[in-house]
Amino acid sequence: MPISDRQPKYKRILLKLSGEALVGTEEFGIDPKVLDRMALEIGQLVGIGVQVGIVIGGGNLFRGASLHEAGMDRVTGDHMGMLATVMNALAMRDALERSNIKSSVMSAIPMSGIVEHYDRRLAQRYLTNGDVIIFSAGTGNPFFTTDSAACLRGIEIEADLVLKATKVDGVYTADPVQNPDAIKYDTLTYDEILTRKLGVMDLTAICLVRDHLMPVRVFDMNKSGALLNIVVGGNEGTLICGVNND
Ligand SMILES: Nc1ncnc2c1ncn2[C@@H]1O[C@H](COP(=O)(O)OP(=O)(O)OP(=O)(O)O)[C@@H](O)[C@H]1O
Ligand SMILES: O=c1ccn([C@@H]2O[C@H](COP(=O)(O)O)[C@@H](O)[C@H]2O)c(=O)[nH]1
Repeated sequence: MPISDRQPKYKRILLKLSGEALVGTEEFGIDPKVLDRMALEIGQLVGIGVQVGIVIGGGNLFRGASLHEAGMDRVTGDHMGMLATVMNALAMRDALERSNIKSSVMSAIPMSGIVEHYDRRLAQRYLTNGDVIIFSAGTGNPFFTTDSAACLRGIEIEADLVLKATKVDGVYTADPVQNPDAIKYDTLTYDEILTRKLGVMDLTAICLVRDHLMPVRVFDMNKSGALLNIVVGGNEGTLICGVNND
């Protein structure tokens, strides 16, 4: 049976897209080809009845910590980082709409006239109607990341799974970009991530999902078909959850 005819395992998901991965083959900013491919893959999920919330990072444009290292006030840098995620969200909505996928952007920071202010109950209603919701501006607070925002929104909207789409194909014993000999895990518990100090997601995000027993799957956003495969129950990347039976 083709995957697209299979029943989804998850009814509602929160997809975290790495900002840095949006650069694709460009030198800076956003590669429209990456957005179009993501829109196509998200459309496949919507097509089989999955409700999709999205959080996009801003690492392709600005990160507060990097701006601070270059001399800027940290909070100002974080505000710039959060605004960067709104720009990415607008670009993602544009790609979704060009693919005829109904979508809205909500921002944790009020931005009247550009996007809607984040409202959980409204977001739940949109999701139930089958609209894709892009949650932008992170948590709205400095000193956080969009990984924490993704876990927070995932818990708030009562998603069945948080999916972290990134440039690596799972969680490794060490950063695989720096350590080619690192070994990939199939499953990890929240506590294993914390005690082994595995850097794929920030610790605030891991503590949040641990406290709410929200499963997280880390996978390669450049692997075509991986997203759909996960949603129908396939085994891609690394699953982070409360129990490790490996
Ligand atoms: N143990 C590890 N296993 C896997 N990846 C790791 C590990 N430690 C560090 N990393 C790095 O974590 C990165 C996660 O990247 P990602 O681009 O998703 O970051 P982000 O900060 O969440 O998003 P953004 O790009 O929007 O800032 C991977 O690219 C990988 O290089
Ligand atoms: O809740 C949040 C989320 C993000 N930020 C700032 O935005 C940038 C971009 O987010 P990434 O997760 O790194 O992609 C981040 O570096 C922070 O500076 C924030 O302040 N609060």
